[in-house]
Amino acid sequence: MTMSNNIVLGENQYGKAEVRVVKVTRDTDRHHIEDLNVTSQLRGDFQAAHLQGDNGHVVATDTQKNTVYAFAREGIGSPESFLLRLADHFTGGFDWVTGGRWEAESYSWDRIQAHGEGHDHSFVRNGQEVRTAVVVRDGATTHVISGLKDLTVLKTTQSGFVGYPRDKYTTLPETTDRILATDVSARWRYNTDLDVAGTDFNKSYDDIKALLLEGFTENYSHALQQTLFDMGKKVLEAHSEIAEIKFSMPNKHHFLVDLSPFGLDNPNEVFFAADRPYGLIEATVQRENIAAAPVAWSGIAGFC
Ligand SMILES: O=c1[nH]c(=O)c2[nH]c(=O)[nH]c2[nH]1
Repeated sequence: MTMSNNIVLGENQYGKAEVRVVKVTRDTDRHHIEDLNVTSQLRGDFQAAHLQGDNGHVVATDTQKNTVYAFAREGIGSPESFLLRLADHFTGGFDWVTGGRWEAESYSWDRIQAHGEGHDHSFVRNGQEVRTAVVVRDGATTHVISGLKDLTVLKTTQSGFVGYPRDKYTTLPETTDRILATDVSARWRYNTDLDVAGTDFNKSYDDIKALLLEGFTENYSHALQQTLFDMGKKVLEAHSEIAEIKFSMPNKHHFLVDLSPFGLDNPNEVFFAADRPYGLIEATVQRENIAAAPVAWSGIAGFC
């Protein structure tokens, strides 16, 4: 093989990262709040900017940021629908923008309970999990991937780990009753022929989060791997509009403390919660024979 010395521009994208936008809807005294961190990146013909310093095609990152704020004036709705609006705007408005990647984290706020009811305009951050969304447009194809991260769950029994191979480095005792704890990170990809206008992404999100939590509780866990699969299977069984779901889940080990030096027994009651190292269990649960969508997943770190 001969190596060419011709240097050319490879894949590229650019935009504004982490635009923090908070939208308050105040049509009535009972306010609503939406809180997002949005990243917009454009793809297309940006050759001249990179090679000749000609910015004629470069929709400024500052303009992209302003567009996020301007679109928020009309309401956000759901992170996914907001990102899809941005995708339509940039690919529709500029001929040479043939695609891009729009990503958001969304933070949820609960009404503060005051005097027995949810306050009209005072909120407390719900720290349970962060909602995530990604829209990737590539010519005529649009991918939507929704997800969540840092959903911390734990069960105090109905989990064990036995039957693994033992070699000279194996010290872990088998157990049929341990704590199982993890921070769930999951991303689910919608079918590419999704009826976007007819999809209620907020409802879908609430339902999938509930299924993930239910899936965690339901069966005896022989390993976090099995529980992961149970959780993903539940989501795919209930949501035909989803092609696959990827997980990344740390196994947050809880070690039984030896209380015998103090003359005490420890019938699975006192644990040392280690923060590291942790097992890291990752897998995709998918419909059989689906076409892989590497374009959709590229840029999403920390999953396999
Ligand atoms: O659920 C588990 N899966 C593993 O792969 C593993 N490995 C280990 O040491 N403990 C556990 N637990």
